[in-house]
Amino acid sequence: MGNEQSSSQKTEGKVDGRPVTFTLHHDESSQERELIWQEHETPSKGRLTEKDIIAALPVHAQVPDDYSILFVAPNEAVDGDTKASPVVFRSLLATKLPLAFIHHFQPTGNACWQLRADNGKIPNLHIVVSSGSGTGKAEDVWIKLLKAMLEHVCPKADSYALHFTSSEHTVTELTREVFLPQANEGITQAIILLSGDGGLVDIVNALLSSSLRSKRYTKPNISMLPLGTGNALANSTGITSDNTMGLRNLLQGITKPLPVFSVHFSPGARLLANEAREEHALHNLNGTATVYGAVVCSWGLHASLVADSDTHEYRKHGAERFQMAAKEALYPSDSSAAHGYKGRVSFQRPSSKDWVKVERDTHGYVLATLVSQLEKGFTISPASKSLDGKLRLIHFGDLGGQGAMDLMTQAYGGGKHVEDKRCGYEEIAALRIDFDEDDARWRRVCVDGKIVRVEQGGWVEVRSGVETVLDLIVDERH
Ligand SMILES: Nc1ncnc2c1ncn2[C@@H]1O[C@H](COP(=O)(O)OP(=O)(O)OP(=O)(O)O)[C@@H](O)[C@H]1O
Repeated sequence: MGNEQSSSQKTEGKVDGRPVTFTLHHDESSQERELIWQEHETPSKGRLTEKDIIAALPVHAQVPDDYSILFVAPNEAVDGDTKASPVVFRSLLATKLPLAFIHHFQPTGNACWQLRADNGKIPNLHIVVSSGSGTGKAEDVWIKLLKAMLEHVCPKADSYALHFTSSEHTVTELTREVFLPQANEGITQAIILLSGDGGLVDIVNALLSSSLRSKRYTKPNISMLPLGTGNALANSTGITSDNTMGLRNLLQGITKPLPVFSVHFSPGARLLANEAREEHALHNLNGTATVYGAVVCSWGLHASLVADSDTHEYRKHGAERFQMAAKEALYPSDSSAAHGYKGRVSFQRPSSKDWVKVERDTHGYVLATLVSQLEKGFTISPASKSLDGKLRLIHFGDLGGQGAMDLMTQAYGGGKHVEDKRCGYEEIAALRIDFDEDDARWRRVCVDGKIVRVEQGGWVEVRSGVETVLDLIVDERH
């Protein structure tokens, strides 16, 4: 990584043609870099901090000293508009940058921007703008950030397909009609997804629910721009660790297989949609209702608060909605106690077929996950590493509102809840729940934000190790 021992490196160069002195500061403890330049002919100074920088790209082989620095700047037009992109795209032309800066910010050889030409073939590029995700910022982020960057990086690249969602079915239909047939024909596809976890999981389900994957099937690769509410995958893979809304990750990341789990339900289970006003049958895999997930499968407090907060009114509050719904679930406004969820929970440890029973009949929280964070700062599984494919179980009993709140607060404090004696935490291969609840409200299961209601006396089984059907683009230097 170049001359990183030097905490400060100077060069004489130019910014947009004006002579300057560059100074690169590198704080060894925080690993933050900052590029400062002092103009020679005016008193003006410039400054770029690491978190705002997308990449440094060489301009042309014939001008080896020239680099285009791509970065983001705050969007002055936000002014309380929850649909506005928080940042906008900017670039400048820099000549004779400090070498350590170039070494750090120039995408490496196997980074995905170049990977778009996989084995010499130019892949089909698709951009999916999920307008219903999060608080509705995706369209503005497309215009102010991604489109602006594409026009800068490859002005001739008009050969992408642009898709806007118009309903909750758009991504599934697009996958069935375009992504799957093309993948089956062996065509490499790069998909830039402006959505939360839901968009990605819709693609995973549509790909896996087809029995029609051919021998030539070629995994699409997906870059996520985190535009959802929780953005669990983006938070857990470092995509949100800078201010570039996933653009640095897009230019600097490499492909990694996306681990997936399957969730099988007893007959009669229904997917709830449209604020639970609609019910849909699930995909039938050899006679068993099945859903696939890449983030989380839960029952108890987590599933209830995701289900209860998935309304138009709650969604306006962004990620706050989860905490608002948690308060209502733990301290109900009718002064009743937090619910204890009745059922039998068992699990299989990795490389064992024996079912281990959780020794209690009433539960507060039962959650299996492949990721470390369910939303920014909510570290539900601190041992989980980015895309490690390990399913982990977090569970505790009916501790009452205050007990559950204590553990949740510890999860917001870096994941300390797993050290609390009241909380069970371990790697598993499978989880089974047999429900003993009469009221359907307490038989709701969450799979990556989707809610499935299980029939009375029914069960659910979660299994890790499903064949991976797509690659995620991840910058592993995070
Ligand atoms: N134009 C639209 N009209 C109706 N529904 C839409 C539209 N666009 C997207 N959706 C649906 O809205 C949901 C958004 O889910 P997504 O996960 O992307 O965002 P989120 O739920 O806010 O974030 P997260 O899952 O990260 O917490 C998906 O179910 C998607 O199908």
